[in-house]
Amino acid sequence: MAARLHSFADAEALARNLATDIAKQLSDAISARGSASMAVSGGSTPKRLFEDLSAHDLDWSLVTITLVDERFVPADNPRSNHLLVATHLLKNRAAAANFQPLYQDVASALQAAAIATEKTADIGNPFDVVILGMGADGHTASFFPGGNHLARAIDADAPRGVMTMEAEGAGEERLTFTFPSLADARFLVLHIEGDAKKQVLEKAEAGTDVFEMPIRAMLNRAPSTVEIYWAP
Ligand SMILES: O=C1O[C@H](COP(=O)(O)O)[C@@H](O)[C@H](O)[C@H]1O
Repeated sequence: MAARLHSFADAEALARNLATDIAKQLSDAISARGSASMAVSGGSTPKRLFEDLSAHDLDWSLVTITLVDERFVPADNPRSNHLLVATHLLKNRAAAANFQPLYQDVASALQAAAIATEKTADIGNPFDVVILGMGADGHTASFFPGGNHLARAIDADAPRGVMTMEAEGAGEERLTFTFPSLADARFLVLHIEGDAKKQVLEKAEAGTDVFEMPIRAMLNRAPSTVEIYWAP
């Protein structure tokens, strides 16, 4: 329904502040409900954030972490978001967190999506924290412009869970949570860095065509406020 911009002097300050804000959300969730859930993005942007967050002092054994989206590749593939999270987040104090991957060792992405949907059904109704990224093409999660299942994935009436996505700009076939699974998070963050991404954001905010820039679905019709964390 709304978006709010939080600007920081540099990527270090952004990571430090966002990690503190996320840790507080997770701690509050544990105090209120006994456990916490978080879905995080991959890509190049979140590494520093993950490192900072992993050192925060909270009861990580009560936190379940999953991915907003994933490539249909095993966890030892350098392009795997699971590998990124294992390397930069599931360490230090956060090594005690529970991790639920989206990739499954099965024959097709379609089968993997069905299994991941089942395995994540008990977490994230809604998620306590969702951290989205955004590509230069205006994709978020694996909601890619031209994606074969884009219309279904960003439909406000789509079921909660994981579905597959193929798109020219996506490389490997993808697994992605649907829009309704992510958009009602208690703390819904869009984490972007650099002037180029700021320009992409401004272009997205200036238009309405969600198929041209799927991030617009989040910015314009997520039930939760999109908290945009940006640094040059
Ligand atoms: O493909 C992906 O890219 C986006 C953005 O990545 P970045 O490298 O520009 O930070 C990411 O949000 C998404 O999870 C990932 O699968």
